[in-house]
Parts: sequence; C-alpha cells; structure tokens
Amino acid sequence: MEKNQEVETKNGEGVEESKSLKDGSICGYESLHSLLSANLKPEIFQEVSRLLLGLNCGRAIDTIVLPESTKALSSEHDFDLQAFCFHADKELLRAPRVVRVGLIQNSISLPTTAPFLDQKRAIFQKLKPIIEVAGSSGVNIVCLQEAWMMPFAFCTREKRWCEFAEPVDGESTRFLQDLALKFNMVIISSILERDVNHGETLWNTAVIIGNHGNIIGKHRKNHIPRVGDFNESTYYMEGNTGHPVFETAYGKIGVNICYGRHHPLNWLAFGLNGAEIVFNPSATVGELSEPMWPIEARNAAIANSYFVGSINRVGTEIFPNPFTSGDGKPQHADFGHFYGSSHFSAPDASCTPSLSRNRDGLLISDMDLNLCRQLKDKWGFRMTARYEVYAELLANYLKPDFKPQVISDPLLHKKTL
Ligand SMILES: NC(=O)NCCC(=O)O
Repeated sequence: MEKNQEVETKNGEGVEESKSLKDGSICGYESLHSLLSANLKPEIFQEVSRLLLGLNCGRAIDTIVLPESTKALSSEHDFDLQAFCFHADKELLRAPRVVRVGLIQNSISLPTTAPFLDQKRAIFQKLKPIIEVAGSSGVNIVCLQEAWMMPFAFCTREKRWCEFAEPVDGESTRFLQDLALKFNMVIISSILERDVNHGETLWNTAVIIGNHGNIIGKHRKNHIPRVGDFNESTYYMEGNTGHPVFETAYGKIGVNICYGRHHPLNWLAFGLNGAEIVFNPSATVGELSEPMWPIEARNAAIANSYFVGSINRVGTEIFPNPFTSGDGKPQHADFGHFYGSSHFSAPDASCTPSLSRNRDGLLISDMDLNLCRQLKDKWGFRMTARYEVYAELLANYLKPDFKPQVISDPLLHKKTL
C-alpha cells in the first residue's frame, strides 16, 4: 500500500495525527515492516531487519516469488499476499522435509446487524478465493483465524450469538472439507463448537481436516480469557482435550488457540507431545496485546524447537448494542481494532515479516521441518530442561498448604540500632 497522504495532516497544535487508530494502519503503512522499508536507507533497513527478524541459516529469510497470476488474484480479491521460505541445514542421513504452510486472516464481511445466515455465508464467500489461492499455490497446511465463521461477538455477553455454534461436522467443516479434498490440503478450522451429544454444550474448538477431506480430530481451547472485553467465559468452558498433536500427511501439528499463547506450559505441552508446527489462531486487539504479539509466539518457537504460525483477525467489528468493560469508562459497541499481523516464527529464532494490520491476507511459507531437530541438537533445551524439578514444584504448588520457597535476608526485619 502507498503511504497514506492523510497521515501528513497536522492537528491544531501542529502535532502529527496518528492514523493508526482510524484505519488500522501504522501511520499510513500496512505493517511495521513496510513502514521501516519505506523510511530507512536500504543498508540501515537490512540491519534493522536482521535484529527484528533474525537470520535463517545465517542469512535474511528468503522470499518466494509467486506467479503473476496469483498476485493478480490477491489484487482482485483485495488481500495481502506474502510468501517466504525457512531453510534448514543439509543433512547427510535425512532428506529435507519441506512443507508449504499458509495462514489466513480476514475481516468479517457483513455488518453484525445482518441476518446470521447471511453473515456466515458472506464470510464463506470471502474466504473461498483466498483458500483457493492457497490451494493452487501448493499450500499443504492452512490455518484460519479464531472463530473465523462468525463475528467475534463474545464482548457483548449476549447469548443470541450462540446461534453461530456448529457441531464439529457442521456447515463450516463441510465447506472446508470440499476445499481440503480439492487441493489435497490440511485445513485447521477454529469454530464455536456445539457439542450436541453432551447437552448442546459450547466450546472454542479447532477442527483438523485432513488432506483427503476427512476430519482427523479436534482440540478445544484450554485457556479462556478474563481480560478486557474478552468475555468468553460467558459462552464456553476451558477445553477438555489436553494437548493433542495431530500426525498429518505433512507433519505433526498442534493448535494453541489464542489466549493459550500467554501460557508457556501450554506451548510446552504441545512440544512434549512432538509437535513440529503449532498454530495459534487468535482474535486480539491492539490496545490490549500488540506489544506481546511478536514476542510470545517467537519465544515459544525458540523454547520448544518448533515452528509457530500466528493468525489474528483483522478489522473493527461493531455490534448493535453497546456494552461496558466494567472499568468505569464509557460504553462502546466494538472490541477495538483486530490488528491482523499474522506471521511465522521458526525454532532458530527467525521470523517472517507480518501480514497487513488492516487488510485480509494470506501468508505462505515453506519450512524444512528438519530445522526442528537441528535446533534441538544445537541448543539441547529438551536435555537441559529440569522437568523433574518443575514437576516437583508444580505438585507442591497444587497442595493447599504450599509455601513459596522464599529465603529472606535475616537482616531485613531486624531493627537498625
Ligand atoms: N480470543 C482470545 O482469547 N483473546 C484474548 C486476548 C488475547 O489473548 O490477546
């Protein structure tokens, strides 16, 4: 996107007005990367990128040049399209295991006042060409954002939004199963689930659709936020599916749904179960979490020697009835801006630039999964970790009579003479 000229306007005091709050851009740029690239001298930009994005196999992360016809489709359907490649070192006894992975972020399509069925169908219609571009670009595994099939209405606390919930084999899954089969692609679909066999209970669930259009399994969100307007505990309970890793045709994958990314032990559990890629389908807003966003996933990728694919919703969703945040501030009708910025992190501490902060997008990356074991061999985190010590601490911590292990300076509470 071109630098938005409006950003130059000054307010009464001659202070540059921030456009970021108005259109979701960063001072008129779609992403931090595009802002830096447009404003820094090339040699300085290169050095800044090295520090911000790290190096993969000793050099800046490679981009993949996609065909012009693919780029034309992204223009036609107005979504950001970027493609990268994570390499691994060549091994003597193992062939490279390169998979192509995609992340899709999107805004909702119709206002939240439209009939529910129209809203859902409009999202399907918007996503189809993006998923098709992923499929025709050879993407093996694609992950959609959290609760992609509905507006993120959990801020409202209104129960009528529960109508969007679907069984694991419901309409949204069937829509994606056709695409998975057509493109021989694994699809991770994060939905609001209605478990009809257990009293119509609701869950926040990722459905893993195999490349033959089959349902491999599901995972339910482990950690439910109780922060800001994320009133999700009004709708569903903490998940009961553990930390499953799904062995697919293209590698072992796990799904750490949104708020689970703040819990290092949640990330660890997917790693202990052998995940090679963990997806983090999310819905989060700028004011609350943007400084955390580039750090947590990257840290998880480093600490657990796997790849992470982070996906965030995009846009501002406005609801019919205003609500308050219980903080004494005025009532409002939206969550704030979902800032997109989907990206990949690798076990060697490198990461891709982020997708747009204010537009739909498809991020593609090739990744050689051999990098996971290579980083385990290099850093040995699995060997240097002291699981038995942590296990003992956690077991003690869970006891009602737990006392924190604090050794106080004996002089601290002595009266001075
Ligand atoms: N959907 C969700 O869990 N959001 C919580 C906010 C955050 O974790 O940034």
